[in-house]
Amino acid sequence: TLSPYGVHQKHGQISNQRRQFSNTYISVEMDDATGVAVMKMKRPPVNSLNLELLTEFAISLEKLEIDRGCRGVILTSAIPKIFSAGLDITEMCGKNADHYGEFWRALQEMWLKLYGSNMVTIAAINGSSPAGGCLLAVSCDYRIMADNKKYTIGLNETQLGIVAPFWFKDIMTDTIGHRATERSLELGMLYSPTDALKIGLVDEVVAEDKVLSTASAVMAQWFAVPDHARQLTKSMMRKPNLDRLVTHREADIKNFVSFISRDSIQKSLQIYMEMLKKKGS
Ligand SMILES: CC/C=C\C/C=C\C/C=C\CCC/C=C/C(=O)SCCNC(=O)CCNC(=O)[C@H](O)C(C)(C)COP(=O)(O)OP(=O)(O)OC[C@H]1O[C@@H](n2cnc3c(N)ncnc32)[C@H](O)[C@@H]1OP(=O)(O)O
Repeated sequence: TLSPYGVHQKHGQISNQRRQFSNTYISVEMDDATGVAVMKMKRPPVNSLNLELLTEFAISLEKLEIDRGCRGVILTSAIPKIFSAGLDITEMCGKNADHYGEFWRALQEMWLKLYGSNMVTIAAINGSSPAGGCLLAVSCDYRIMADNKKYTIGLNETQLGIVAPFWFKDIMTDTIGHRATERSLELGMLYSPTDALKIGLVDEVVAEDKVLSTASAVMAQWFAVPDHARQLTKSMMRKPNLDRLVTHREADIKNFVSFISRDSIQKSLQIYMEMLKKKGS
């Protein structure tokens, strides 16, 4: 079927209790018995967040938000070893201002839906999670990361010669505190799971094969609190950050477009992409 946004969706029933819907880059399995949806990103090779994935992400969350049977979402990746490589750099390179604006608006939209969700959101971080990948995780209510020292998480934007926007910075500050955020963002630091746990960037580190089962167990604990009380508390905690972006949304888009269109920034991103490609070959 075609959603109102023009995104193709496939629907399926796995059993009486499980429903599934799938787009190109997002699949969702909803368990009606538990009220938990597992939402997986599936954009090989590294789940980089392009315009289409961000749009599908926002639509999938919106669908779950209005589904009365859904109380919680576990966000994870269908790609082994990678949660998400963050924003798709090719969306920010060599395109025109209209494209940059559309891309940034889609990112804002996705974030407003994820960070502002009434549902319990748990990130099951089953791989590396730099920059925009870290933003996804930090926007959830709880983070569980796979214990593998090859995986990293953090806001490494400065390493690419770019700057984490104020709303990335705000939620990082709320998660790990001002001093740690300042150092972490200035240096573009990426943390191993153990170090991420030490600074409070993730809440738990568990064996790789236990990430999803731990997320389900944590979800059950959060479900024990009455929804209305938990939701009002979440909204009270998150409203200032949400309002700040909503109020400055157009200025934020303008700022992004003008920043990313600079020749010097385009050059930095090209060099970074070439470095990534060389490393892979
Ligand atoms: C005054 C100014 C004030 C305010 C500023 C205003 C506005 C703000 C401006 C900008 C803000 C932008 C915010 C940006 C956020 C981001 O998310 S940027 C993306 C950052 N991401 C990264 O740095 C991750 C890069 N990738 C990796 O480190 C690794 O790929 C990995 C650890 C994720 C996985 O490693 P491997 O498994 O070894 O895989 P490969 O490295 O071989 O990669 C496979 C393949 O994928 C391509 N690729 C990787 N990441 C990306 C990406 N993010 N986008 C696009 N493509 C990516 C990589 O090049 C390989 O391609 P091929 O070689 O196979 O073609």
